[in-house]
Amino acid sequence: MVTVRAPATSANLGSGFDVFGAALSRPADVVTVERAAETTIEVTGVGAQYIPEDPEKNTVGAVVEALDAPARIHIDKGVRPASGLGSSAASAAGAAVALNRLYDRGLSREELVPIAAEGEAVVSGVAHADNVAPSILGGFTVTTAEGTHSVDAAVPLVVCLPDVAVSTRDARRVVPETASIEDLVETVGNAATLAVGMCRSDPDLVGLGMTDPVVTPERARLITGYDDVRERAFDAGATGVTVSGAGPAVIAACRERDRRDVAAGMIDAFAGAGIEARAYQTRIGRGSTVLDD
Ligand SMILES: Nc1ncnc2c1ncn2[C@@H]1O[C@H](COP(=O)(O)OP(=O)(O)O)[C@@H](O)[C@H]1O
Ligand SMILES: N[C@@H](CCOP(=O)(O)O)C(=O)O
Repeated sequence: MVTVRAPATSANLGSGFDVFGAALSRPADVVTVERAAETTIEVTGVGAQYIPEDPEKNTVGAVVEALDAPARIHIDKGVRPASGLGSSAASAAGAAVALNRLYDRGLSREELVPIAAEGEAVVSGVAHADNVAPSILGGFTVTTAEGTHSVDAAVPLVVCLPDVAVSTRDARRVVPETASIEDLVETVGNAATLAVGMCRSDPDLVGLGMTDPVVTPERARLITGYDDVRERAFDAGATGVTVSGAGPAVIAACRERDRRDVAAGMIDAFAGAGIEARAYQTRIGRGSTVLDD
């Protein structure tokens, strides 16, 4: 039996659509696997009632297939589904790390990234790896067709999750198909600024680099109260605010001393829009961790 804790993640970080990701220190899924002749999946925890246990429909089913590793699998969800916090990815990442160990497949963490990403294709239609990469490797990650680069970064974050669901599949439908050269230049500049900020653990540069003129404005329209939440976070000292993944969670970078106020401001702004929300005062954290084997 192998048990793995796989963290929530925030993808895109504004300027890095389908490329950037960050592991969050909390929340997390816990995935336990045991060898079995046939694969079965049991799901408990946050939002378990919305998650299919059929291996054809659960993200971990695709990982079992790719590793040819049938198992009895238990997923204890800490990451709410349809959150923008890489819920579907956390289970797939945890399963990839756990099954690789259970069956001694000998794959490196980097090699497990595209395998876990197959699970994302099951739910969103696209095998985007920007959530599974940080959930497996930890830190801030840059994932392209060539592979993943990761750096450890110490950046305080607040992630505010409203009590509404946005599916990644739906939110990918509003992504513009083209962008102007001006928007491209701005996005490249912001993405590079954010990457430098991560390498220096500098919340000012990270926040500055979160601005994105192409995808985020379209996604923000799907989140009631987004503009007020963003404004209140900045008023409380946030250095940057954007949609987390496909939403509805909203992520803010800040200094440690401002984290509580940023969290309170964001919750309050959602409440003003009539929406209950909870905030995780978090930071960039480690990747999947083997708890037991
Ligand atoms: N192991 C899993 N964990 C979470 N969601 C899953 C899992 N397997 C399948 N799903 C489905 O994936 C969808 C949530 O994924 P997605 O829309 O990408 O949101 P998130 O941003 O939270 O990952 C839901 O429809 C859910 O039922
Ligand atoms: N790059 C993807 C990331 C989706 O993240 P999720 O946490 O909402 O699943 C996208 O923006 O579609």
